[in-house]
Amino acid sequence: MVRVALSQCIKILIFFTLYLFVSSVDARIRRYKWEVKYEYKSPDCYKKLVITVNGKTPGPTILARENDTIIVELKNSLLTENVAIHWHGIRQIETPWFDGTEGVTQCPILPGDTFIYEFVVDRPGTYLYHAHYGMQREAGLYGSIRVLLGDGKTEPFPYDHDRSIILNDWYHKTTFEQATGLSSLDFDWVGEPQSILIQGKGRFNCSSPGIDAGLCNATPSECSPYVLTVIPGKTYRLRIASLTSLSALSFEIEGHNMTVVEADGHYVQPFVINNLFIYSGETYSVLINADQDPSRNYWASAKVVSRQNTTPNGLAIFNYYPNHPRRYPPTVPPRGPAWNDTAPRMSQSLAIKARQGSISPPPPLSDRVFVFLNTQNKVNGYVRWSVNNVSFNLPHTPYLISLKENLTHLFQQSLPPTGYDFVNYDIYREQDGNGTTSDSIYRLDFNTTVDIILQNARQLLQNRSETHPWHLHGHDFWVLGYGDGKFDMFNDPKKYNLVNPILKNTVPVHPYGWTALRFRADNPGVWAFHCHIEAHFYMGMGVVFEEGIEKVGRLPTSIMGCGDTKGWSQRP
Ligand SMILES: O=C1O[C@H]([C@@H](O)CO)C(O)=C1O
Repeated sequence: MVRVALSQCIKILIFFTLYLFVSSVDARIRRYKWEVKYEYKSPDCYKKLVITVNGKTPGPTILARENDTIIVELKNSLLTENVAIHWHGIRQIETPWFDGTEGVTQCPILPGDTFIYEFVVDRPGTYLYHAHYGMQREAGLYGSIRVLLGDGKTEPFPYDHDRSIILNDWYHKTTFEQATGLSSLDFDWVGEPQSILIQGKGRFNCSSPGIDAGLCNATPSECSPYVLTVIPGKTYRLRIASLTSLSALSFEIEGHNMTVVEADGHYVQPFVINNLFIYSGETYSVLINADQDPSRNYWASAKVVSRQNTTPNGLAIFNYYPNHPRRYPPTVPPRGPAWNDTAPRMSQSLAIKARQGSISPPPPLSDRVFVFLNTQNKVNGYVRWSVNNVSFNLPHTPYLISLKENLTHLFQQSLPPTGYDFVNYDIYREQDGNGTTSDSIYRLDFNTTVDIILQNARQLLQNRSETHPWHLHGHDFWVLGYGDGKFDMFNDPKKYNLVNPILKNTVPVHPYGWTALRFRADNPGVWAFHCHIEAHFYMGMGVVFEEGIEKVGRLPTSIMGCGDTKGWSQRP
């Protein structure tokens, strides 16, 4: 009897060991050695200093399988500038200190220093990385993360080939000129971008008046359009991401429909579109059949929408093999939708639903509701962006460290407002615009469910309201609904989609509209939630959540060394 039980136990033990062995073989460690530095490049034909990773912008793509561990050894060779890199869409479960958000989860990486990021990519999907220090992202420090399904698993939609592109907007002024303008009493707005880049390539019109010809003489190979080569008859999964500093974009491929299948790492109930509206920080996968006349090439085009602009569309070549990849399509590039037509953008947002059976639906009720009024304000004469009239400032000591080490005097302890006077507030009225600044944060009870209603309004300096893409670190949220006008606390929650809402990490709030989200505060750490427009976050458009700080493991000393933690990076 005892012998039978013993042999049963041994069998279970052997099975379990084998299982552990197989699953650890499946998950791999992927090591990268990166050097970040300034170099002169001409992504849109105009020469400027850009930040490269191993000589490239966009930087190298991280290719991994779910549950792989990514180790990036990052050398800051920027000479006179700090850096930090955020792994956008990766939740950093059990590694909140490697989220890469300077001031929130780590001290900046000083010039000459090497910092090692190490985290697990626990889910398949399309993600990004980019600088999260000052307004540095827009200098070119960004790239793709593509996480494939584990071995032996198959996607719920067939395709022959997998490709990634990142869309970006491009300015010729430096980050420093822009930041100085935004922080001056004599406010100098960054304006509209000079070019749109598709996978790091664009074309600025060098014969525009006032352009220094010496800065605009790149070789044709340096400023030729990006080429996406396809084989006639094949189906392509195209992963499209946006890391624009400002612009909302509409992307299309002349003559080809696209079927949307993934958003921010989650399967979408497939739907067919002619053009994809995409906001900074979002990622999508679309399926494209190369089923058009194969004797020619086609234009891929990215157009700025939501803001009045004169930025030319970004163009790439959708090249049917074996046509010459540099042969321009014989047609005029598609013009794209009108910049100020908000209805199709709202309807595309509403069309994005979770694929059947792909995610668990949200809990039917939340424990807490925050209403976040988005306004442009003046604080002591300076133009800022605010949430409930409070404009966010980063502290000198990152929150994760001050909270974990009980140094709570290092930031304002009063809680930020959880709402505004939504009964009387008129979102269309001219704003009086006085606000305050604070570095206070929201403390969430661990494992509770939180609703956020983002409410847009008219901005201060112009008679309009613009789109803001909001990005949450450390989580995905269910997108419960979008609406026009002022959120109705009584009636709008009754219309929430609790059946198949998509999970995302970035979502737009449309002009004069609202967006409702729900998430579970179940990831111990300190997480930023902010507008992904580079200038807007810089001007204070963000908040920070803390949850389960007592459950956060021992912090690596490598994230320390700034503010009140000077010298701590040498701690044993
Ligand atoms: O922050 C901003 O400032 C300008 C404008 O409001 C003032 O020039 C603009 O369009 C922004 O998004």
